Amino acid sequence: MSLRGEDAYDAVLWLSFGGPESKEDVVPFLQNVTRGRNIPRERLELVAHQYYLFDGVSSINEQNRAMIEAVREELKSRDLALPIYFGNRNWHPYVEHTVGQMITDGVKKALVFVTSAYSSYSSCRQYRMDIARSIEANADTGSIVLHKVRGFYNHPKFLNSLVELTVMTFRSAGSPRPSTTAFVTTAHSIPLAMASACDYESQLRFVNSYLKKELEQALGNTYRVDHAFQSRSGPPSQPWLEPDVGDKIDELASEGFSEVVVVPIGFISDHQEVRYDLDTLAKERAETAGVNMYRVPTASNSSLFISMVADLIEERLADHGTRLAVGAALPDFCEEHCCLFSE
Ligand SMILES: CC1=C(CCC(=O)O)c2cc3nc(cc4[nH]c(cc5[nH]c(cc1n2)c(C)c5CCC(=O)O)c(CCC(=O)O)c4C)C(CCC(=O)O)=C3C
Ligand SMILES: [Fe+2]
Repeated sequence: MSLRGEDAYDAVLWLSFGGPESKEDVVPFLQNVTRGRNIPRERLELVAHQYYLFDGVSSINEQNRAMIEAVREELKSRDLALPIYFGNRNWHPYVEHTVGQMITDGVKKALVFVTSAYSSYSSCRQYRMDIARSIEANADTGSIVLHKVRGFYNHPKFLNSLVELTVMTFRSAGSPRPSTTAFVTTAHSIPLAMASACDYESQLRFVNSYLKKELEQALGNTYRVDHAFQSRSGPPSQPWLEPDVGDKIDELASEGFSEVVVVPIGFISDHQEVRYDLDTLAKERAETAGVNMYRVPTASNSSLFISMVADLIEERLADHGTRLAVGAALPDFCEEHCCLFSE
């Protein structure tokens, strides 16, 4: 008999970050994100302004809905027609409301797909806390068992979706010369204090090296493939992971690179932090430095990604031990102190 609960999973909860969907949403959304955090007021005003440039609408919710639809179809084609619910940490539909609905609908035990590939407080532990908080908030309504699926940064379909999309972008840029072309993978920066308590940075380095190896294989040349961070938000006095993508672009320009292919490996969809921080800010830095910048679409733009999500669900439903991974798969259940962080 299994300690984890004997019953089959009867639904999936798609758990994400959330984003504003109107001008009026922006400030309350940012208050939700930064509650209890040491983020300077000027930084929040700047970020609010960035959302206003898009009329206060982040595309993250719409992209999640599209991914859910695609995964639903994929599960159906595998004869695994589980209902998929959608909940967010920071905006509607709030995860605690969704979990309440699941309980009302009679769901007893569900798998949770979290829209982050890597291990860190923000991308792993905080989502597990969201799950625990949601169960507690609905204790009066009833009980439910929720199990998060493993982090998937080294799932071959995630890795190969990045390779496929990067090769496509490189070719549509006219396959520029190896001697003047550099690739830069990017991910959200986090405070060093947070980074020291998890494997976030080493996981990103792993994806960067995998991409370099496979790109060189696919393109038949060696390339400069660096890693950089983006979207830093703490006070300047607080150390965060570096280098910043803008500084990296300057550095590459000064070394004579005229084409830079930016690969967002840290996000799974083309939401605000991709469309603004890369397509607007980093692009401006590239123009100033005299560099042509090409931005690769995020992983969910490949059908391999949707197939991977279905695999992650299917591997937990089936009673066999297959866990596809390059190297060791992350465990199904995080250990107690995984990604722990306190300021
Ligand atoms: C690791 C990581 C991911 C990747 C994992 C994942 O996907 O979950 C991620 C995703 C995202 N971050 C997002 C937006 C924001 N993140 C902020 C602030 C912060 N992020 C952090 C880390 C991460 N963030 C951290 C350490 C902070 C400092 C405050 C804190 O410790 O919590 C702030 C506050 C203002 C500011 O930017 O300073 C905003 C608005 C959006 C939504 C975009 C949209 O609207 O489309 C998404 C997907
Ligand atoms: Fe963030």
